[in-house]
Amino acid sequence: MTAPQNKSFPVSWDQFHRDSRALAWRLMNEEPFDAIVCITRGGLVPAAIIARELGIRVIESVSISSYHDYQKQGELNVVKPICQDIIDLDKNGRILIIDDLVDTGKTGRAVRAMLPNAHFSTVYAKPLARDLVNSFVTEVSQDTWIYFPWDMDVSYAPPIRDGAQD
Ligand SMILES: O=P(O)(O)OC[C@H]1O[C@H](OP(=O)(O)OP(=O)(O)O)[C@H](O)[C@@H]1O
Ligand code: HPA
Ligand SMILES: [Mg+2]
Repeated sequence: MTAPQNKSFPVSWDQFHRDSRALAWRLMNEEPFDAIVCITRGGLVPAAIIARELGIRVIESVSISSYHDYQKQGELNVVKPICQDIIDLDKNGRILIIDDLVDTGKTGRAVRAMLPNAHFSTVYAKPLARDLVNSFVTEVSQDTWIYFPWDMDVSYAPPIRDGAQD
């Protein structure tokens, strides 16, 4: 059980694209990679951007879900495992694992165990799992919830004097 995530960090599509590109710049120092393994679904968007910037065309997915009820984490569910061809490639240490963020680190630790030699990158990281990743762009506090653009819609915000939340 982690602290309640009562601060918010909304991310627009523009910002997410910029941050993913910033991660690609960092990864230029770690190249070359033979393949990306993206942790779906959240890793799909940054993986597409990074694959384009680094010219990587082999993209595998591992589908893991554990947040079944908005901010509540439950049991970790490996919906789709990594194919054996890609696991075999890991011995060369040139696999890049991509996800949108690490929070408690539960998801990342499971994938790390599947690909122990891979370089693991996320766009965002929280303190509990920062040391699990080899590179990331922005750290937010553990009590912050990151709102990704694909999870959001435009809605009316009441004026502050009428009791708007920050
Ligand atoms: O570090 P953790 O506490 O494990 O949390 C991070 C994981 O949680 C989210 O995935 P989610 O389980 O919501 O599935 P999704 O990517 O399919 O939306 C996010 O995309 C990360 O993969
Ligand atoms: O802060 C978060 N935002 C979105 N999805 C998440 N999954 C775990 N933590 C988060
Ligand atoms: Mg995910």
